[in-house]
Amino acid sequence: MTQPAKQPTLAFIGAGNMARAIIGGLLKTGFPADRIWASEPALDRMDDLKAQGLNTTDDNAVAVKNADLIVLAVKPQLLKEVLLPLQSAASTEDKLFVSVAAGITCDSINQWLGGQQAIVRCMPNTPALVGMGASGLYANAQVSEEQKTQADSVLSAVGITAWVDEESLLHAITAVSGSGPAYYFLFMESMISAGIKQGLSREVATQLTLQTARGAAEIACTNDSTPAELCRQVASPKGTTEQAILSFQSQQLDQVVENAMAACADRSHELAKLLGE
Ligand SMILES: NC(=O)c1ccc[n+]([C@@H]2O[C@H](COP(=O)([O-])OP(=O)(O)OC[C@H]3O[C@@H](n4cnc5c(N)ncnc54)[C@H](OP(=O)(O)O)[C@@H]3O)[C@@H](O)[C@H]2O)c1
Ligand code: PRO
Repeated sequence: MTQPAKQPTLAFIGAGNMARAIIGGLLKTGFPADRIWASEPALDRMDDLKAQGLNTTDDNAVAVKNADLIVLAVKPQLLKEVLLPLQSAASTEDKLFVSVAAGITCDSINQWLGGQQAIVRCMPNTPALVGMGASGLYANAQVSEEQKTQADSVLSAVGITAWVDEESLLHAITAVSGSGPAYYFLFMESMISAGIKQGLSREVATQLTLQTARGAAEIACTNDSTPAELCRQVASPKGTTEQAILSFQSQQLDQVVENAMAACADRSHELAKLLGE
């Protein structure tokens, strides 16, 4: 996508893990800190952000009033109570709301904001912190092309973006990339523990596991071969890897992963239903 004509002023409502990952990534790209507002109830928890030049406030309405693009980064369970008092601040100008809250639909957000707001739903992930995020995005009918470009430029500053035309696909995106980093961290932990059981020190098992994950991801991203082909290149016939792969397959790794991702997407649907009224 092209760059927006004007760099927007951003507000993050909620300055927790996900907001900080995006803010950190943006600052690394040179995005001006003084064009970012961060808002949450505990002002002192944002001292570090203030020290980096961000505007901080404990009044969400102040942050919304000052911004063109507002990132809603509170827990889904809190979104309704956070948005209801923001109706008048939201309605004053053409503002774009970018919600990263899992599950909650554009219709629910519009109901709580009391209007027909331009809303982008985004499912980012925490590797945004190191510029390697992967975000799925959906825009409702009120979002202009300029606003879509603005949202894309914020998220693409911290990784790749993929837009979908159907809002319901965000459930699947949550299962793949939103929650995905956790699956890899879990697998790393398992490999470290197994390495320790085979006699390695925690330090060595950790170093080798992490560098292997980094190297494997790098090859998979830069090579034309599919992950399945790359796997075959490691697994020599009648060699060592083959035995590990056979063990995974005998325990139906594909099915294990499919079940886990289905549970993740189901929870996303459930959050939309439970919290969307
Ligand atoms: N973490 C991820 O990997 C990830 C990935 C994709 C999407 N998301 C989505 O991102 C959102 C935030 O998740 P998170 O992991 O960043 O959670 P988090 O770390 O708990 O961040 C939420 C922040 O909102 C603050 N907050 C609470 N009440 C508030 C209010 N009334 N006004 C403004 N801020 C308030 C919280 O402060 P207190 O701690 O004081 O309550 C906290 O700092 C969720 O909707 C989640 O679905 C997360
Ligand atoms: N973290 C959030 C959750 O676990 C949303 C995707 C990643 O609910």
